[in-house]
Amino acid sequence: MSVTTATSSPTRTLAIDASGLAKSYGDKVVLDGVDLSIPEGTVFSLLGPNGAGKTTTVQILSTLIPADRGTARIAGHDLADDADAIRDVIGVTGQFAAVDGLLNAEENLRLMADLNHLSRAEGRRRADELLARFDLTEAARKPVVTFSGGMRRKLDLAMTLVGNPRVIFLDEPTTGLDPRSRRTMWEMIRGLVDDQGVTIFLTTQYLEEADELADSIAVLDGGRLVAHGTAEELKQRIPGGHIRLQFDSAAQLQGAFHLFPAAGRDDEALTLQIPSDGSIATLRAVLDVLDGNRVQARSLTVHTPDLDDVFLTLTAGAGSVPTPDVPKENDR
Ligand SMILES: Nc1ncnc2c1ncn2[C@@H]1O[C@H](COP(=O)(O)OP(=O)(O)OP(=O)(O)O)[C@@H](O)[C@H]1O
Repeated sequence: MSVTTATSSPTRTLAIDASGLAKSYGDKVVLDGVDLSIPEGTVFSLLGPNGAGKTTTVQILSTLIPADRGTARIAGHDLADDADAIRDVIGVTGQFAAVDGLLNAEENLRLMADLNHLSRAEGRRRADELLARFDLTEAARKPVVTFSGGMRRKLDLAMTLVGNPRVIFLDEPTTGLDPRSRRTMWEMIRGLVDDQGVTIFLTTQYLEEADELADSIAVLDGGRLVAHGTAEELKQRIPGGHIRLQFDSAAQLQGAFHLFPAAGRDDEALTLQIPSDGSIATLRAVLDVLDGNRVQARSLTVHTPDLDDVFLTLTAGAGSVPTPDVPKENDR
């Protein structure tokens, strides 16, 4: 399966354009033909269970390890021919922290500025600017060993930004952070994309994170991409969505139940749950049936499955994608 993200358009430049990436370790096939097309200035999230090959994909695209097969261009540079140019325009942060615990935050940033060949003055200016942006100015002179997990992650991201990367790989950037620190990181990541047009390639085990941040999501399982789309599109692809009708009386509920025999009913709550893909066409069909039979409902709510449902469904089997369970014409 190839991925062209939902926000892409034919004229939009691709930050990452990969085709047929494959990687094995001995007999173990880790990636088995992965295609990616990620437009500039978007957040792309790669999801997958443990061992699916997410980190391997990041390592290949960020030039750390070679692919066995396949091609890729990052910010227009060819992965096979121009790895140095790619390293100049990317940043990688995440599971391993580049931060030196014995230095303070400011020293870490200055060191990174040196590695990026910035002048002393420019390095100092960049370090100050990043400390301020990441709310670390007060802590700038404290040794990093005294930092909380959230502060370390912020510094790690700040260090990645010293070199002004256009494409940033974030490998599980918020693993282990408390909910508040995670939200702060999300705001920072989103800010990079919205304010500076940076492209983010994000791997995460937190589906909520992909839901919150990603313009498009792909699910990797068994070395292949088994689904892609926006969070909403993925949620609509799996069963579990339903339309919930609330009634004022048992008589109304009974009347409606005759019209939707496939629905689940709750006599106590006076509700019906009709399986649905959440589309407007399905919603309209349900309302038409109610109107046509003069059955009144007090309220209607549409429930789509969350990303957890999607993830579990898509990665449970051999990558098959079930078709949604929508009411058919003859359900009417
Ligand atoms: N250097 C290596 N030698 C042998 N096997 C490896 C090596 N690197 C990765 N693997 C294997 O490749 C598979 C994919 O690993 P990878 O780290 O890419 O998965 P992942 O999706 O990032 O998993 P996680 O969510 O647990 O980080 C795993 O089975 C792993 O054991």
